[in-house]
Amino acid sequence: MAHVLIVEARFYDHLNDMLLAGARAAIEAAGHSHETVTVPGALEAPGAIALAMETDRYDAYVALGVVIRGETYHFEIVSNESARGIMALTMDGIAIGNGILTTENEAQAIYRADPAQADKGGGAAKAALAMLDLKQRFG
Ligand SMILES: Nc1c(NC[C@H](O)[C@H](O)[C@H](O)CO)[nH]c(=O)[nH]c1=O
Ligand SMILES: CC(=O)[C@@H](O)COP(=O)(O)O
Repeated sequence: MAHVLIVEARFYDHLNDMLLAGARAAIEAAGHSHETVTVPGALEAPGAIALAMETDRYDAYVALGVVIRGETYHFEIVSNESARGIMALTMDGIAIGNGILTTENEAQAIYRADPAQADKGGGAAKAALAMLDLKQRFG
C-alpha cells in the first residue's frame, strides 16, 4: 500500500472540493492511503512537495488547484511556473500527478474538476500512482 500526499492549492474553494473528492476517491479505490496539505495558491504547490519529500513519508504526490485567466500576465506566470516546478520534481524521479487546471473561465474549470464529468483530480491521482508503479518497476 502506498501513502500519497495531496497538495491542494486552495484558491477557489468550490472547485478544489471537487478536485479533492475525485483524487481521494481514486486513491482509495486503488487501495492506498492519503493525506492532504493545503497551500495558498498554485505557485506554492511545487515548494510544498519539495518540503514534503524531505520527510520520506510519502510514496507519491498529487498537486491540485485551479488557475483561471484574469486580466493580466499573472495567469501565464502562475500556470507556467507551477507546471515547471512540478515537472522539475518529476524529472528528479518523484511520482507526481499534476491536477492543476489552467482554464479560460469558471465553466471550463467546473467541467474538469467535477468527478462526475472530466474528473481531473481523479486523473491526476491515477497518474501519480502510475508513475509510482513505473518507479518501483525501474527502481
Ligand atoms: N491567480 C491564481 C493564483 N495566484 C496566487 C499564486 O499562486 C500565489 O499563491 C501568490 O502569488 C503568492 O505567492 N493561484 C491559484 O492557485 N490560482 C489562481 O487563479
Ligand atoms: C491567475 C490569474 O490570472 C488571476 O487570478 C489574476 O487576475 P488578474 O490578472 O486580473 O490580476
